[in-house]
Amino acid sequence: MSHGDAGAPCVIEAEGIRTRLGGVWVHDGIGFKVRRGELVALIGGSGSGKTVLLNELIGLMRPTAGRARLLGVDVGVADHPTLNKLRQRFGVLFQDGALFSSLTVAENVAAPLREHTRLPRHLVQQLVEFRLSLAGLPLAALNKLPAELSGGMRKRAALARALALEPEILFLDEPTSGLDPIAARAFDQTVRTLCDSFGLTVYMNTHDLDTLWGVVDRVIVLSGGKVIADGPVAEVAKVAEPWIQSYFSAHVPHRGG
Ligand SMILES: Nc1ncnc2c1ncn2[C@@H]1O[C@H](COP(=O)(O)OP(=O)(O)OP(=O)(O)O)[C@@H](O)[C@H]1O
Repeated sequence: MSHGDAGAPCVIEAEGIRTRLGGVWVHDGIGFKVRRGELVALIGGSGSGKTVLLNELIGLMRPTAGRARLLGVDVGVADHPTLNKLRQRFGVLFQDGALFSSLTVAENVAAPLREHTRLPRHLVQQLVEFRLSLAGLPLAALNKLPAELSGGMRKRAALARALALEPEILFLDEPTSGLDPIAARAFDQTVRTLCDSFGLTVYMNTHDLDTLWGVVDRVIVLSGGKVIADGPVAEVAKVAEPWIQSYFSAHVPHRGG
């Protein structure tokens, strides 16, 4: 497993992020950096603000204070054309997959290519097939509607779409939730392979301890609106903090994890 190159440039930077929602401070000064090629997981209890933070990092929400910088761009102050260009450099797999239900898998994966490139039809088709294979889906899924796929296959179709424009960063919001353990581990391995093969940077929100022990380089723990631990999983699991201890005691790592 790669553990990120200490000399690699930072591609995600959160700096002093504070977020007030519904009269409550969800984030109270969050800071961290993610280097190119790292596979990083953000963990924290339900409602700790993981999804809100992801939305802030990709420019869908604005923090009340502080800065989110993505590939060197301050997403909070960037203008529309800059954000549009930036959006072509990262892919997102939202919690529910968010595929277009009336489009086939092929049409879903092709959508970003049609929107952002002028590639001829036959090249789009080839790229769609390649992305589908990278995401671990059989080509037989190409002409199926999302509703005709299993949950695991839908996640992979959404992954293929997130990979459509060959992103530098992939954001995943709880990618293995709702998958059976075998499908979840296979999905983890697909993501790890993408990191190792293409130097893709992956930032994921997760509750899945097997993902942490199995494929992640670094874990960031969010609690009480702050980062309370940040490091390799074996080190974070030893941090003497009540939430961390109860979280990790729920799980015995599998061999080799
Ligand atoms: N648009 C919004 N307006 C007001 N409050 C919000 C909004 N979006 C999120 N919140 C609140 O912010 C807090 C953090 O929510 P968030 O969805 O980021 O948590 P999470 O860590 O991703 O949780 P989970 O693990 O359950 O997905 C919650 O208390 C939520 O109710």
